[in-house]
Amino acid sequence: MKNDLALRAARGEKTERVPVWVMRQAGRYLPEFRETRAEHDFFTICRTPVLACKVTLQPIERFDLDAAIIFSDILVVPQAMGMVVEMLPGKGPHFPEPLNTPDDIGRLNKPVNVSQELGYVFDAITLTRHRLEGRVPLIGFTGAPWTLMSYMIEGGGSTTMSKAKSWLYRYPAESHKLLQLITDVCIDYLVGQMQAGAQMLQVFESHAGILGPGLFAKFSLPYIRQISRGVKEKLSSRKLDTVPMIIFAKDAHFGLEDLSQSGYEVVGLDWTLRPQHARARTGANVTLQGNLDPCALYAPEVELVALVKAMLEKFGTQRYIANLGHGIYPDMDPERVKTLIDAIHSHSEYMNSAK
Ligand SMILES: Cc1c2[nH]c(c1CCC(=O)O)Cc1[nH]c(c(CCC(=O)O)c1C)Cc1[nH]c(c(CCC(=O)O)c1C)Cc1[nH]c(c(C)c1CCC(=O)O)C2
Repeated sequence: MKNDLALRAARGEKTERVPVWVMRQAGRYLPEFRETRAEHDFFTICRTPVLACKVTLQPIERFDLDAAIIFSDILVVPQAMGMVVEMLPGKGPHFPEPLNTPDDIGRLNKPVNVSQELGYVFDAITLTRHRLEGRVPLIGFTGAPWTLMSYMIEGGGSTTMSKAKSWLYRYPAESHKLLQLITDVCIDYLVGQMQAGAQMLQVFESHAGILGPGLFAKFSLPYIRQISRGVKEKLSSRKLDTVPMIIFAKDAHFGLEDLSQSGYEVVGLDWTLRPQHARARTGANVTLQGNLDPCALYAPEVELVALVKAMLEKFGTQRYIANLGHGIYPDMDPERVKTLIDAIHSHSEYMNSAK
């Protein structure tokens, strides 16, 4: 491994500079991605290992990033469970036949043969590991059960998630049944990604905030915990080394203490959290990841550099992986990403040398 900074930071080992990667680093803000995308449908790219590998590497070739993340989508899991998901240009994901009532759970594939349904992701990971030649670690990922459940019921994006949340109040037992089915797939999926070559695994609970503390404690956190435990148990029963795991539960400020004790080495933070508070609330045993406002990249360059420096001063240089607080926006100037990455590296090296 030529650059294992991100892995060392995740394991709590010393780093000479702060590693950085960017959520959605492979995507539409890159002209080379838009070129590939003009020729192929979104899920065709996900399902074709050569294409998924190619777009995964695009940001690595352009920037001095410290990790790659496999190009895919969290919604490949509902697809594996038998649901149709389309990616509508300019609109985002669309499920033509969402789950309307608990009876619809019967339509889902059970059990899911993960290597059969998602083997294309494993192949893309193995190919990308080879093509990376140890330059940087490769991150695999999954959506967390509640976020996936909410898409499966809403059928697409929603500001209130009132359809999905209504299940939690009206059909709690059936909601748990669905969440458990999704959790079982997520565990096998992450283990498969790791066996295929993923060196770190991120779980995206993008819709955590809308739940509030009560529903979060009942319908999100237990499954997030089951996933870290389940993955680690399966790996150790197969005599495989475990890899660091990252939990990113967006807007779940109320759950930060619990998340830091949920079996993940790294806790991802959105930009609404103060770094020092997050440190105090999560303790010394987890690495933090985040949390620059993705919109900070619209600021003039000097201002962006100042914001990066302020962020580093607050997080400190150890047990820390720099990132945005959510995915990068499609209209971002790629030059700004270069400024971000270079500022993180140079200022954190300066901070370490000044000690
Ligand atoms: C909620 C969620 C989804 N997908 C994902 C999440 C969790 C992270 C988050 O909270 O944003 C995760 C995801 N989606 C994508 C990646 C690739 C890896 C990376 O570079 O980070 C990852 C890690 C590619 C993508 N996933 C999507 C695109 C753009 C689609 C296109 O090219 O037309 C990309 C590059 C589409 C997608 N996929 C999803 C939405 C809501 C959308 C539409 C919004 C948008 O258009 O950005 C579901």
